[in-house]
Amino acid sequence: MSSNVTVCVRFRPLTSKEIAEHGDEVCIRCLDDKSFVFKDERGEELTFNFDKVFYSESEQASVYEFSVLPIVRDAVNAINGTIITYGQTGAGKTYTIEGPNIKESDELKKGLLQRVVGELFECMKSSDETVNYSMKLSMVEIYMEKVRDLLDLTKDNIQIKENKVQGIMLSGVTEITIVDAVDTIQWLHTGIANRAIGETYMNMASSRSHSIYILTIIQEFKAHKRVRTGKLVIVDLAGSEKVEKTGAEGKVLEEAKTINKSLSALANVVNALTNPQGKTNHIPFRDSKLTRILQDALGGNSRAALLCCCSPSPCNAPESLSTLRFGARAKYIKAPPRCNFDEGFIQKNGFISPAKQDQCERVLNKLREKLEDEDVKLLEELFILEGILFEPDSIEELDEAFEDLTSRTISSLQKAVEELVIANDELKKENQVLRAGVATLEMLALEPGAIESIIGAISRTLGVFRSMAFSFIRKLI
Ligand SMILES: Nc1ncnc2c1ncn2[C@@H]1O[C@H](COP(=O)(O)OP(=O)(O)OP(=O)(O)O)[C@@H](O)[C@H]1O
Repeated sequence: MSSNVTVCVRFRPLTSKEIAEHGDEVCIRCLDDKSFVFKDERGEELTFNFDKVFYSESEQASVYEFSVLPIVRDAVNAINGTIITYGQTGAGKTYTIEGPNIKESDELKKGLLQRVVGELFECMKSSDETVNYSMKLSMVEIYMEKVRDLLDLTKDNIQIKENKVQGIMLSGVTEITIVDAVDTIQWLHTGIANRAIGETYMNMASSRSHSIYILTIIQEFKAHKRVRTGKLVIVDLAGSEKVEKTGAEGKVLEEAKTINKSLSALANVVNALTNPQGKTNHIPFRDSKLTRILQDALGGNSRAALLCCCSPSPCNAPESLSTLRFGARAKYIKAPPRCNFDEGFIQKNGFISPAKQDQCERVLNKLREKLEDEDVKLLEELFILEGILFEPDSIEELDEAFEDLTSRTISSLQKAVEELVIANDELKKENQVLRAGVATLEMLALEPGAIESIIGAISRTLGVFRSMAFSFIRKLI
């Protein structure tokens, strides 16, 4: 099975500071567009291979077309996609995602985000008339292990939830319905302006938080009222440099330590996923907010591209080497992406809307108020028996498992209802055909045996209907 993570490396041009220190010396020697030789601090040469290497002169458009465009096209077909930029502070992560600024429209300079938004609206415009598309935008940042809503700063501690239908979700996050590219860029601009910015010795404007942009593409098929969604998650990680090198103190030191903790959690997840014993291994997604949010992307419910951003200068060789090693490891993550709701489809009204989520939340809150310790224990046992929860050690974990069970039940009931609706439609059609047959026979002289064959067809149809009804009732029970 090939990897579901496309790993690319991008070397930015040398900065004037780097040129002042080392002239135009670089620590890489290009072999081709997939491999290069890297010279480490001690002068040792190491060869690296990736899906694609973008050298200093590479254009924003080429990075986008190779690593992001296929994922965007899949997202329009309800296959989730994730794009992550990784690298030390100042390595070009934000430049790659946003360009010099999010409002940049110059074809050469504009970032991945502007291109993604343009492509999504183009796809929607050119889609056929059988589908209604709509799109939503959310933006959050993870700062000091808290998820903050960048489109509503009053929501400064968004909880991460998981349900079997929609996967990892940010509970109560602001979702703006976006109508065109200009509107979307304006919202992105608002969100970006809200990012927590810290100052460090390494870079006077370095971002100390992980930024996450979420675009949800909703497809509604007019004929059957089917709904499919594709989620595109774009992650601009905070700098991955070592704390000592930043010269940070006080609050900035604390920020740097938290960033390092979440990035090591990410490295641990990648290591666990690429461990040869893979299957039996515990994957520590819950060790940080970052890994929890990326659980779908790395755990298989998504196509993903990892862009490892590096400086080509020898003065940043240790940090670049660490980034390259991370990328080299991620290349071995193997898990096929899935299409959302492609098999059993979900009626529009059955789709779990925010209103329904709220309803679920209210029911859960009531349960929490009313449950006695004994009931909690019983529920725990039930969840263990169901194989949902193994060692429940917190009420949150229990809540999550309960929600999980609720959503599984809802989706199996939805599936049963869908099957019944299909059966009903088919029976209606058959009924029409039979009625037409009877009418024709009444008009013509009746052939011997015709009535018997009509009765036979009716009783066969009734038999099919009865067995479908039984299977539906069994599912309800
Ligand atoms: N491919 C590139 N072409 C031209 N300039 C670039 C390129 N990549 C980065 N730069 C410039 O290098 C500087 C640092 O880049 P950027 O801010 O994107 O780094 P970063 O990795 O996002 O850092 P941080 O982690 O601090 O956010 C910026 O001035 C940016 O304009």
